Amino acid sequence: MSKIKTPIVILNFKTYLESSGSKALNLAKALESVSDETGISMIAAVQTVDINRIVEETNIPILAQSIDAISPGGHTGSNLIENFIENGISGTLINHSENRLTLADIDVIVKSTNEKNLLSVVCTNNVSTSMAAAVLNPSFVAVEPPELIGSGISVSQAEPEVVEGTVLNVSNANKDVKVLCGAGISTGDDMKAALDLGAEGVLLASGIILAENPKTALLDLVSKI
Ligand SMILES: O=C[C@H](O)COP(=O)(O)O
Repeated sequence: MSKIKTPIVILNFKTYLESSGSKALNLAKALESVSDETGISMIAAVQTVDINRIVEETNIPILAQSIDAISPGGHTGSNLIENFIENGISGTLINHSENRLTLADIDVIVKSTNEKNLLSVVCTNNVSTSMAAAVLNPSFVAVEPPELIGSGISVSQAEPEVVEGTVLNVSNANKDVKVLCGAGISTGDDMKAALDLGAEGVLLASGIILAENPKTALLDLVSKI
């Protein structure tokens, strides 16, 4: 699945208790339900151990939260991309702020996802790193100022110049790469602001995962598209 209809919402389940194990499945079903009701693409980036069950029990695209830059063989504690594929992933996050990689490893993983027709979402922290990531030819660059992650302060409203600058410079660097933004996004106004700035979707976590009713929060998120 190298193409997907935008705008998109990618919910990163991270390692919150509220988005782990059986609760991860419930959250993925809420995403599936909102996607079915609204027609907006909803994607879940789930913990490795939850992938297989969620793939089996929902029909939304599932991403790994990270993939190791390894080939088959002796690598204890790592996860092989071929095994993720057998378990049904549609793609992966790469270089999230909470799991940074070297540039060389990002390159290896993006090449591998492109060869295998998977979605690749390379996370970046500012305009410059977004341009550098775009040259590697991922499906998406997701710009997220780390200081706003989990803050409840939306990048699209508090630092619009980061989103706008990323959209412009990524387009100049590689017109095939789409831009997402993330950090502090939770409301319909936050998502609308992101799209108005030229982003093709959002990458978010705490605003939905920790909401009293995640499905209601998801419906609000897409209410102004
Ligand atoms: O992957 C998601 C981002 O790190 C944003 O997290 P957040 O929505 O909790 O700020």
